[in-house]
Amino acid sequence: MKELWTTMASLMGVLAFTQTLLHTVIPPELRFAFLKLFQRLFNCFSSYCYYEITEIDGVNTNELYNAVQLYLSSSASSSASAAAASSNRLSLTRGLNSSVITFGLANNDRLSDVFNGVSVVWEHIVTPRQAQTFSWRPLPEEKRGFTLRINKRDKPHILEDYLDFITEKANEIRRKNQDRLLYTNSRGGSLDSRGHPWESVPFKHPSTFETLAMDPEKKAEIMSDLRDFADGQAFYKRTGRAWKRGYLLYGPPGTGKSSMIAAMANFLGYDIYDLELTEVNTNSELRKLLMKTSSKSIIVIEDIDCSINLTNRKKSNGGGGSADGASDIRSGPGGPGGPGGPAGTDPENNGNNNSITLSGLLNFTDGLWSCCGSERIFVFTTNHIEKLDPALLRSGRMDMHVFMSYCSFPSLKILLKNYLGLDGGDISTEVMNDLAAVIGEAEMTPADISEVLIKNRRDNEKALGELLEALRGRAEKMKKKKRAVSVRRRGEAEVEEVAEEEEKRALDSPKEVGGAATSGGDDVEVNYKKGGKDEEDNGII
Ligand SMILES: Nc1ncnc2c1ncn2[C@@H]1O[C@H](COP(=O)(O)OP(=O)(O)OP(=O)(O)O)[C@@H](O)[C@H]1O
Ligand SMILES: [Mg+2]
Repeated sequence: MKELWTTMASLMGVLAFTQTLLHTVIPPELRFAFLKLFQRLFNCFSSYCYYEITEIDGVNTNELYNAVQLYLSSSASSSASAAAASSNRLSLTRGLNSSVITFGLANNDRLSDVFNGVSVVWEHIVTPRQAQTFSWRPLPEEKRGFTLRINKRDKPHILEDYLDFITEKANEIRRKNQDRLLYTNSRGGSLDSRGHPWESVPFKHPSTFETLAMDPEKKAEIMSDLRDFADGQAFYKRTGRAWKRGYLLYGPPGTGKSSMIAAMANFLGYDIYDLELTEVNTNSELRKLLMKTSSKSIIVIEDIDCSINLTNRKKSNGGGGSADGASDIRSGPGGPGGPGGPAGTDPENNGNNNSITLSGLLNFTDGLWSCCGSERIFVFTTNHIEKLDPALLRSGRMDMHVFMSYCSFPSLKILLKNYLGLDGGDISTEVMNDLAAVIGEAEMTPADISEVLIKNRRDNEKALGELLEALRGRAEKMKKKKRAVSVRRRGEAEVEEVAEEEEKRALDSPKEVGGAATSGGDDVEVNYKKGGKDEEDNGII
């Protein structure tokens, strides 16, 4: 080994001497040929092979260079302290739309890496660019490149896999470093100068699964479902399913549905497309919007019951009316004309496909178009799940139904930790028991509880006292309400029972019925009138 090094050193010495000599006496062409020959000779002796990855390949930017730079930046940052200790320099950069600082190899610095048990060495080489050659675009003054050194015997086993791995890793880092984006279609169907129907802003919602107050088991289930989804490319391919998943979040206002969406985006590192259905005029516009969404994104439709005519597909296409009319409150150009008017019967649309229908939405989430792009999650939220068409709820469309409920005791503990910094152990058992006793009955939302805690966050004792008071007050109110409801229901049930009994008696004794026929007829008339009056009243109302 020592001998080999001595030979190498003397060869290098000869090279330096020859270079000086060549520079002075030999013409450049000959010099170049000689150097080439020498390099080949050197390569024969060396047990390594070297790969150069230059920043600019001809006039195009070399994507592989950027990928290697990003990949090495993660290795450099993970060993940043070690690098500092050995007085290595690291360059720091922050990209556009990013709040993350990345580390990079400084000029002419080296870094070793191990892939599949094989060691390789990277060197970042920066040299001044010689005489500016003609180019359609200005080139940087420095020539940058990475040199990868691999042992010759390892090359066939790892080179391709290693470069693929680097590219994949770089994409992942890029996505992580980039701030999430929140897209909206609030401009309606109009496109921007680059033909995009979506507008975006950086998404900085701080909600995470850690801060989300919900039962830990339910939370863990959702998190693992999301993780499985994100890692499930091979699974979805194998099973022939489009790589998408649907979540329906339902529950009273202020229970954390929107916060959950933000937590999902932050957890997976996905962008959010907040689809405002009231701004979309036609099914084809909806399809175009979908086509312009990117992979690794969450497509959200909030308050779905308020956004679209929720009548059955056949009805909406065939011109039947909405069951109650109340769910069809979509407005705007091309929308259903009057309140309660389904798309198919809208005078403006007149049966042609000039407005969004439930079937349009179903196609959006589930049809062939839903899989242009991949790795997408659809999230619908509603306060009234009972208003939704069953077609929207079936498995495959909405794979997971998540009920966001009133604050439970485990959720309360999370809020106490978030807002007051208090763990279970920091609060007296007595107070904890008191809280546990009333939280269920109080039916307070996490939003209501957060308000009480925020208001008193400087004084934990006061916050707990006020919270207990609020919970007790609410629990008492709920008890009274429930009592009143049950009394009313009992009354209604009794009235129904009496009516049923009377009807039965009337059927059992036809004679009596015959005798009472006139009065029964009167009754019918009265009832009919009453009905008529009610209808009039409803009309006035
Ligand atoms: N489960 C929760 N965990 C933590 N904070 C919550 C939770 N639910 C509500 N909050 C707090 O209440 C506020 C309102 O919650 P959010 O907007 O997520 O409710 P929502 O269920 O989407 O309500 P809506 O049905 O009215 O849209 C949030 O900003 C958050 O601070
Ligand atoms: Mg919401």
